[in-house]
Amino acid sequence: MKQKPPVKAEEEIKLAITGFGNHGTGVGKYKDFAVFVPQAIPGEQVSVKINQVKKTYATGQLIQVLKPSPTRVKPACSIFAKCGGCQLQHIDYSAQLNLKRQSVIDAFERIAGISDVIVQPVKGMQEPWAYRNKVQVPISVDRGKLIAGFYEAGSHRIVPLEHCLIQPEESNVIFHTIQKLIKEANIPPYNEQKHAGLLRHVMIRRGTYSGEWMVVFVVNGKHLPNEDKLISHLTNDLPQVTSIILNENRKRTNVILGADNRVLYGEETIHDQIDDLTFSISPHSFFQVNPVQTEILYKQTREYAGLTGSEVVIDAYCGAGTISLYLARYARKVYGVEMVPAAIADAKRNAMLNHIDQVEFVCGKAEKVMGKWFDKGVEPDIIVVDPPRKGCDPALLHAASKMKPKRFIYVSCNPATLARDVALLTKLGFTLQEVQPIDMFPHTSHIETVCLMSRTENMK
Ligand SMILES: C[S@@+](CC[C@H](N)C(=O)[O-])C[C@H]1O[C@@H](n2cnc3c(N)ncnc32)[C@H](O)[C@@H]1O
Repeated sequence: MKQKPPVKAEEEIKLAITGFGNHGTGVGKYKDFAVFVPQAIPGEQVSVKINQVKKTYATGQLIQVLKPSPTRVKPACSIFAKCGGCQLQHIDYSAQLNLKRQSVIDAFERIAGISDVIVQPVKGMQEPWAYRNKVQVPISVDRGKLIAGFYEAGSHRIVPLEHCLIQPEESNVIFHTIQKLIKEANIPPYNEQKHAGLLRHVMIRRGTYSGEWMVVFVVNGKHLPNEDKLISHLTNDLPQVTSIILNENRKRTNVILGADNRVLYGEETIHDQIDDLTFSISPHSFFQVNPVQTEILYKQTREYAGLTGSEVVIDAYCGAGTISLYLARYARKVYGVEMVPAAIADAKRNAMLNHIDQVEFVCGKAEKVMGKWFDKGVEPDIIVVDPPRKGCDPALLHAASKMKPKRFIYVSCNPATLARDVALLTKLGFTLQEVQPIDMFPHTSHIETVCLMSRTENMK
């Protein structure tokens, strides 16, 4: 018979924090019952007020740190305790990297039953601030007034954006100027509960190497009021903005961008550079958010691929073709697949921009296209996958195994789905060789991981 949880909501308890949970929370056991506490650190003794009690665990609010961890530091951001954007600013950066590495090791052990894998120390940043090249700011109403900022952790309440430290300073300046202009223009903010009002999000994207900036207004409608006047003020105040887009999103949804874009000013895309390659990026295309670490991530992928120039490579979930083109310079042929049409259009344009012709890009679901490539007799030496957080569809992993590549490289932003997929891949004939975590998202609980798998010898 299952025991009743030993805690109640609102109860205050003392807890020893012994683990690090998925979202960067501290975890302790209270009478053998797991309690998750944001902003508590493994090794600490804390007092906690219980918020929610579920069947198998509870969550609590940190009331007091009774015995602090030596890794505890003062968060640099004044709204860290409220804003849901960062989870780890209270932990010294090198300790963040150790905890993230351990979370990858734990995921392999707990989910895949793999305990003997080599997980390298995390490759972190020298300067772990001001790294994000993209910000998506929700707009809402608070007591009749427009409010813009970031969501509080686990809610859609907005904490006003003042000065975000993981964005470059210029991004903060651009955002505040836009906020002033949209307030002056009396643009009706979106009300999520009522699905009424106009302006839902402002997305700001930076081409780090080109210096170009894109601003996307996401609206529950077709136009902004006095559009021409707003654009004229915006481009006057912010000459670095080279692309202004209106994105129409009339759905009652959490998905930020709607399907349709209209260019209000300048170009449809901005440009950025990785290594010596130039990329054109449109609003709907995925592009890694940390340009410094992207170079490290792609270099690692290339190293694991061990390319000599004669290989055929598949890059599944290829976005704007960045990994495909990065690797194509060292391979005979690269096939890329991606389901967002705008990203594939970017990928094809990027191949031309960089004069790379040994690539073939297909728009479609990777799990379907891989099967078609197998039927057509495509024989990759190397398969690279870089799926979204939910990981790979099993159909893709089965098709990959039938193709018998020598190496399978898994780039992942979610250790849990990575471990789940690696467990299946080991059953399908691959052996996990090495794992390299890379910190693409300092001060948040997220960690990127590159894994090298090779075909298990003597398997049929
Ligand atoms: C993590 S991003 C990786 C993009 C690219 N490799 C890069 O480094 O910029 C994942 C990509 O997978 C795409 N995607 C998601 N599900 C997919 C599917 N079932 N088939 C193909 N692409 C998919 C997304 O649109 C996104 O571009």
